Amino acid sequence: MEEINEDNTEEFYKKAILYWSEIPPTIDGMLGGFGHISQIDIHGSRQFLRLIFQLKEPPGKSTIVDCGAGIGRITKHLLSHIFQNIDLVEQNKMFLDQAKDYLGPGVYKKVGQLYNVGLQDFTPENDKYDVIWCQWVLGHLTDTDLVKFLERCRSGLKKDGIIILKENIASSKEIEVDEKDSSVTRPFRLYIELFQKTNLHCIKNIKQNNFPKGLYTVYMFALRPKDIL
Ligand SMILES: C[S@@+](CC[C@H](N)C(=O)[O-])C[C@H]1O[C@@H](n2cnc3c(N)ncnc32)[C@H](O)[C@@H]1O
Repeated sequence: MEEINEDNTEEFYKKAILYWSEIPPTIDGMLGGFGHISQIDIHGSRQFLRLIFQLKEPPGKSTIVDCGAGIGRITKHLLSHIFQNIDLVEQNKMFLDQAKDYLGPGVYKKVGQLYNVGLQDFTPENDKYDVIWCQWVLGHLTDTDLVKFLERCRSGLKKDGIIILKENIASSKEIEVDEKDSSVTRPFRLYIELFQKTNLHCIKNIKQNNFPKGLYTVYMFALRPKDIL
């Protein structure tokens, strides 16, 4: 199985910063030229969130953080319609700067903190978030950093809070390494194994439907602290 060489994480993160620094702050830029799938993606996420709000102890709708937010595509088209306050975490300053224009005043007034930092270095404030949303960014973390990040997120959740991940899944059982953007695509099983290393339970996972053929399979996962189950 190909792996990230965890002795060389500095290089892994540096290369990703360099890659994203050359990408335009547009929807197409965020989605690697597949801007046209944005609506289908948002629709699938909305349906997933509906299921989450039907849980016996659903999360609140006050405060969410959009991790690896880019210019705020998900915030604009999904999260701002549901949540009152939205924080953004994004390592590329140019994308965060663009978010203000892209979101427009109506949505931007719901934006609270802008954290210009990589997720490997991001620690949410304790008990702050109803939902922590991470999409198409976790392939940029090493396995070790992903586990640590999830553990920190756990402390950042309010009571009944939930972490939602939406990520590409490798078609085989192998990790696929993309040297160009310095990311990995993990197989489904590896995600489950990494969740097991945390104090979180995966309470739901659903495959995104209706993406065009030829793209990676995408899964949404909902994680909840073990002690509130
Ligand atoms: C494929 S884009 C997805 C953007 C957004 N989540 C969306 O779905 O529209 C990946 C984003 O993750 C950001 N990113 C890459 N590595 C990161 C890291 N280590 N920490 C935080 N953000 C990162 C990139 O700058 C880029 O904005």
